[in-house]
Amino acid sequence: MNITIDRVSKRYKTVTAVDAISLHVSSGQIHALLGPNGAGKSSLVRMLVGLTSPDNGTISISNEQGAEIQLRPEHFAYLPEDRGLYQDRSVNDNLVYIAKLRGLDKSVYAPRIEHWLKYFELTDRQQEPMRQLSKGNQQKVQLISTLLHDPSLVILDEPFSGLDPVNQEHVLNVLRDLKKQGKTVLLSAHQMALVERLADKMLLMSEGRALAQGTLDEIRSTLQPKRLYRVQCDAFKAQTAWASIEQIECLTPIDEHEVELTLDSSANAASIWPRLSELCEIQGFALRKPGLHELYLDTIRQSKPTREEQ
Ligand SMILES: Nc1ncnc2c1ncn2[C@@H]1O[C@H](COP(=O)(O)OP(=O)(O)OP(=O)(O)O)[C@@H](O)[C@H]1O
Repeated sequence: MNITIDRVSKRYKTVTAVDAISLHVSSGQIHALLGPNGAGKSSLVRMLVGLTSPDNGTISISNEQGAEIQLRPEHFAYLPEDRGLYQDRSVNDNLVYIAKLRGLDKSVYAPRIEHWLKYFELTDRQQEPMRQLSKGNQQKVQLISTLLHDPSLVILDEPFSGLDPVNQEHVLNVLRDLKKQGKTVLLSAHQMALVERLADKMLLMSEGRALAQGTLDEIRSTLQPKRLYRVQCDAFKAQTAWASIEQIECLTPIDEHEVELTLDSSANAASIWPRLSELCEIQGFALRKPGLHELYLDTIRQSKPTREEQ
């Protein structure tokens, strides 16, 4: 299933929660929505699953052959931000209830429930009421309930929240499996390190607007168009001499053996190496690719200066 979101906006009374967002997610892709609290991720997801409607723009869903289809409940799974299982009922009762709501036969849902409970190490807890489970375990049950009907489109609002690192890995693997099966996954998350390992594409939002989107490399070149290099040398001295090299736009010493350089677009390692060699013995020279976490923090800081910076 493919999702095409075209210049969609949503305004609540005084807030523009989503501002002209466009996005395309293809079958077999994992697409992440990133952004600080209040960026508009859940508002976008809620429109996608039909809980609210866009004020402007269109959302269309198409099948593998590209034919537009009406999104029906059996097609998709939605893990909402506000989890909704019955706290006084057991884990098993909750899952059976959801499976029946989805119209699944016992011969289908019983082995699936057994499989997922085992996968998330919850088999022994299945008779306990939900309220006795930790937040992370409740989250796992919620995730199982979301996937029971084997949907083609999986939409998850913060699937990693409340999970410890081991269970985050479990969920990461589940999502990778879904991708392998050709399913479409759209998720919102705050765990950049996980998203970096998982997502094919990302949309970074702030205050309803798109700041960057695409693959990690595309996001990098949008947010960090300058090329950063890390140079290791025997001893970093003569900073003024380094700074006088015209191709160096910015120079940040890391310690006495390492310096970070921002080079202008005409420069490259080959052209600058001889100049630096006159100043020190170069031991390493590598393009530095900032990770998603760093890119995210820099970009959000620039787009929303803190009070002290204003
Ligand atoms: N039902 C609503 N009525 C009024 N304002 C709303 C409503 N839902 C969301 N908002 C506002 O819209 C903006 C976007 O909220 P949204 O929940 O979509 O952000 P988010 O990126 O999902 O945040 P978080 O990471 O905290 O879940 C916020 O300013 C929020 O207060």
